[in-house]
Amino acid sequence: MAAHRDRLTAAPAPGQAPASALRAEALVRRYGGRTVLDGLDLTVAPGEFTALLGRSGSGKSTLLRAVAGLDRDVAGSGRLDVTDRVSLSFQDSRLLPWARVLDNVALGLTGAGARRRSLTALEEVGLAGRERAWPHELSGGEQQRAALARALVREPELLLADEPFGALDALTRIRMHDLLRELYERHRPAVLLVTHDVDEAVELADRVLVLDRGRLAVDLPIGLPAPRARRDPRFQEYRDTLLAALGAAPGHRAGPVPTARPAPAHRVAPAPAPADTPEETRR
Ligand SMILES: Nc1ncnc2c1ncn2[C@@H]1O[C@H](COP(=O)(O)OP(=O)(O)OP(=O)(O)O)[C@@H](O)[C@H]1O
Repeated sequence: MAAHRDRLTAAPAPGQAPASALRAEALVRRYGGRTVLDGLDLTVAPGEFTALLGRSGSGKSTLLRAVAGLDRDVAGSGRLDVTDRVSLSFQDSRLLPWARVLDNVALGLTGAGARRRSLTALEEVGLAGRERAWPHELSGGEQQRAALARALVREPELLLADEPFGALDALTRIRMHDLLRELYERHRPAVLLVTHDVDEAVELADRVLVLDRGRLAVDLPIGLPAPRARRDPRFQEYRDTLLAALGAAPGHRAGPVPTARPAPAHRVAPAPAPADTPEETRR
């Protein structure tokens, strides 16, 4: 049975903001005999910046695809309420190779102001003057900037990002972190960012989740003011807590997770044997 899927914008009374940008209840996704999402519950408030960590294969992209409406086979008696205005961003920028940068950003937009808004979005991401370039003429970082412009010009209430900086070099990545946070502060969409990078999650998000065995195992609010310095001992504490929850810090057994949130999502998975440690979380 497909999960009941609803649109939050239909729910609140006129003039009232929705209570959440995303609300998932008891989501189940099975591939063959394997259960990837196992009765997962998740709520993301409007304007909340949330990062989602989890071992490789834990179901992060599966969850994102379900939220984006790209997977109709999420099953169970679950419920999935998502705001109408959702934008997506991926590791590969997915710009159309045969369309110039401006046309990529404006694709599907209608109305008299579409071109002007797209130009403004390109300016915002630092690509003023590159609107007539072809995607292949942009660097990887520039392509991600264009993808961000394309996402933001739609004024999303929920931005879903699946490892958007995963393919970038370290310096470009740092710049993109700054840009994303700056754009977030300006536009305030809710964000669900899937990443393998614990530092990226702690640096950018106000709340970090860890997906484990089909459910949220950790729900950790990050109580640090921006900008966040990675050498700040409190930053390192958050990082260590999350690494322990991911089982990536041998000898670093997870203690109580510093969180103010109520159950159900506060279980911390036991650390596995080092041989089981996912490569991408060992930094
Ligand atoms: N279309 C599919 N058919 C069968 N199995 C699938 C399909 N898509 C995903 N899976 C399986 O579901 C599990 C979760 O995959 P998913 O891509 O959501 O993980 P992930 O946490 O995003 O992984 P990674 O961090 O490596 O990107 C994996 O075991 C994967 O093999």
